[in-house]
Amino acid sequence: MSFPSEFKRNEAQGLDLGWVNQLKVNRNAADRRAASLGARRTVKKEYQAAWLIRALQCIDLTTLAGDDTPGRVERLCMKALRPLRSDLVQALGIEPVTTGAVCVYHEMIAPAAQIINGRIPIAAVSTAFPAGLSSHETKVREIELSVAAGATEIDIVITRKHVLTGNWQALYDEMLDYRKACGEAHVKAILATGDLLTLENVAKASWVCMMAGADFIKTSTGKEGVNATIPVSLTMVRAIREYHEQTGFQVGFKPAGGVATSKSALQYLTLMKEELGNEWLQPHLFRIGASSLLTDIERQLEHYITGSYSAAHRHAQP
Ligand SMILES: O=C[C@H](O)COP(=O)(O)O
Repeated sequence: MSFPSEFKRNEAQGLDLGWVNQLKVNRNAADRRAASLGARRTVKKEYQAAWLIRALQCIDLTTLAGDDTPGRVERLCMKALRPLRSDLVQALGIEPVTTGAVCVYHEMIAPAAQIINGRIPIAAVSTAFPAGLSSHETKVREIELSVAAGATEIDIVITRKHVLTGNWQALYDEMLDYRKACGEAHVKAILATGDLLTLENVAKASWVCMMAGADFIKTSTGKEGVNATIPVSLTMVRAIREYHEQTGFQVGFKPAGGVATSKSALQYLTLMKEELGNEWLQPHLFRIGASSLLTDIERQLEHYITGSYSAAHRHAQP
């Protein structure tokens, strides 16, 4: 389990509507800062290899497809436990590593648990993922069932209409219930930012979910038209930073959806380091939700060691 024993989980703070209503985001400034991150030369050589290994350790290795089978999930879990070939691990001179977690649908928790056997967290998407439009009772029950089935992390989706209609109380109340239903399992609140229209809504939804006790805030389900982006992530990590300054609680961040290249993973690591500091570069405070990123990281690490690239299909796909 990747949460240090001394780590103090976020706790519900009560909804401060006055604070939420006055939040503003300067879109141009966010875009400029995002562009500067994109244009930055990336870290090189051994530093890059070290950063890529860290990115790998923060991946929530994900499969969320309608045609998922126990077999596919078992292969994904084996890959999560041993994400790098042993010759690469040896050449890098590191101890064996794992991904941060695996992330699956409820029905796939049992096959995942067979392979994972408590070695890394199993995250289950919940609350009628990805649209979140079942009844509240159904969604709370789904969380309870996933926790009972062995999920130690629950990725909930918020009800977007609460944001789009400015009903912050309803968003707060549902998040509070979800957090309670999770019990000891850590809860990631998926904002589905591609549906929220403005960065101001993203900032407000981030704050409301944190005020209601979310352990992590996560950008996207991977199913919206637009998934993780740097301007949205910047808005969310700045909310995390300010929330930490005000309450002392550290909330994690998870960009998800469309993060498929080492280059973009390095941009997210840079964002975390520059906005939140080194402490947030660890799996208990940072995850990348991704289905195919691992393959590219493995290729880049192989290139670092051998000087040449192998075809992506030579690396085992989950
Ligand atoms: O939460 C994770 C996403 O669903 C994965 O999205 P992806 O397939 O674009 O990497």
